[in-house]
Amino acid sequence: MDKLTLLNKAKEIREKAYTPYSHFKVGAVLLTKSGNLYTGCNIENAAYPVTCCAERVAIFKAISEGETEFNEMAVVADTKRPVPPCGSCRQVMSEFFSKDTRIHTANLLDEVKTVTMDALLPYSFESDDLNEDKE
Ligand SMILES: O=c1ccn([C@H]2C[C@H](O)[C@@H](CO)O2)c(=O)[nH]1
Ligand SMILES: [Zn+2]
Repeated sequence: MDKLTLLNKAKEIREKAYTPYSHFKVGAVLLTKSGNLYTGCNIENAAYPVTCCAERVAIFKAISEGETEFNEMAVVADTKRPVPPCGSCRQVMSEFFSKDTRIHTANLLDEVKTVTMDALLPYSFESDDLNEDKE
C-alpha cells in the first residue's frame, strides 16, 4: 500500500488519542499481509505508566483479532522530526515484525522517515535467546 495512504490514516486516527496528561497525540496504522488495516492511538491514564502507545494499541488490536503477519506500519505525531517509536514499542514490534518490515514515521509537516525493523531495534532480544532447552 502507498505509504502516504497509511500516514494519512494515521493522522486521522491520531485525533482520537486520549491524552489529558501529556496532550501529545500519536496515531498508528498497521497493514496486515492479508490487506487489513488496524489503527491505534495512545491512551493515557491517571496512573501515568499504565499509558499505552499508539503503536502497541494497533499491534494488540490486530493480534487479538487473530492477525499475525504484517507488511508495514505508519506512525504520526506532532514532532520536529518524524516521530521515533519508544523502546517498549520497538520491542513489541520486533516480536511480530520481520527484520525487513518497514515502519514509516512522520510528523505533521509531512516529513517522513522510513526505517526497517532491524534498523529500529538491532541486536534485539528474541524468542531464540530464551534457550528453553538448557537447564
Ligand atoms: O512513539 C510514541 C511515543 C510516545 N507515545 C505516547 C505515549 C504518551 O501517551 C505520550 C507522551 O510520551 O505519547 C506514543 O504513543 N508513541
Ligand atoms: Zn511506545
